[in-house]
Amino acid sequence: MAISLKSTAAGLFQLKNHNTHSPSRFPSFKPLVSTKRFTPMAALATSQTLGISETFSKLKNQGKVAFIPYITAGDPDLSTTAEALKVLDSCGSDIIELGVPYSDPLADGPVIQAAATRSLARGTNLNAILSMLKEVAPQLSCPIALFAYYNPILKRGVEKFMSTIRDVGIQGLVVPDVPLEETELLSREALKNKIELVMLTTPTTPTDRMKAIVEAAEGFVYLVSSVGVTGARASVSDRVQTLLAEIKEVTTKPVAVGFGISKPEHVKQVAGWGADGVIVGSAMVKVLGEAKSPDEGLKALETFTKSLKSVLP
Ligand SMILES: O=P(O)(O)OC[C@@H](O)[C@@H](O)c1c[nH]c2ccccc12
Repeated sequence: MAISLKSTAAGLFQLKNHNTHSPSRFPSFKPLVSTKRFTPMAALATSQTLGISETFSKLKNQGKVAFIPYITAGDPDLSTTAEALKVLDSCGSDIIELGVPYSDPLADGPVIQAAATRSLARGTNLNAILSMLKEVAPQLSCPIALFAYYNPILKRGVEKFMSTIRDVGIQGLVVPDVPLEETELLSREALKNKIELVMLTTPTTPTDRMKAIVEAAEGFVYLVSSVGVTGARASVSDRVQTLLAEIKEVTTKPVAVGFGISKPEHVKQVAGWGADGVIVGSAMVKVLGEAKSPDEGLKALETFTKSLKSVLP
């Protein structure tokens, strides 16, 4: 699908070269039989899981900042993703962003692209991800925001997509490449199914457009910290502090910052600037996906998550 980049809600994602994948096999999800050590403290029913905005309200009342990790589904395989969700949950993640791998990920940097490539090469598809979630989401205490590009959603049909993700226990949705002008249908169907549709704004989004994005956002406003694609950066631009203040002038909705955050120092800094949530993607994906084995990846993910979470109030 050709996307007018100028008109995306974020408005700045750059096209890159990418490989297209045609998975030759579509295995269905098989739960891991081995590790039971990451079972969350309480296996809560989905009905008890708070929504995304409710989660932010609860944290705000406690003077806390949300920790929001992102991982790519199916990397290195879906059984490991299931375990990773449990690890992230039991280490105190407040919301988990789960990415649906896509062959044309225009906003993703090399680390997440490579994860999507590995995942697709193994034959991960949306149905397998959803059946994994149907089993795992009820065992988590934190809500899940699904992260999907628009094309696979359109392919399935927006209505059907929303009701299906709701049925498996997903609370939120992030679609990075949908133009604000085209979110009406998505928003309507999301609302019908009690899915909170997160919107993105970036450092180059004009103020009027930022206001419209903030107005339309549900769950939280995703402030993209820097221009370009996802991926760890040496430091977080201090413009984020000004951008946060600008957004907070026009809304009381929670604002979470993502892009380039990979170290405890970054997390602490962004929280100190007044963000309601901090999103870490590529660094998580790297720790999990580039380990020698799934088990080592899960262990490393646990240690890394704890180190990031520990610096937050
Ligand atoms: O990877 P980073 O730099 O930590 O950024 C978060 C990010 O990965 C996640 O939210 C994300 C994954 N793919 C995206 C595409 C667009 C915007 C955001 C994202």
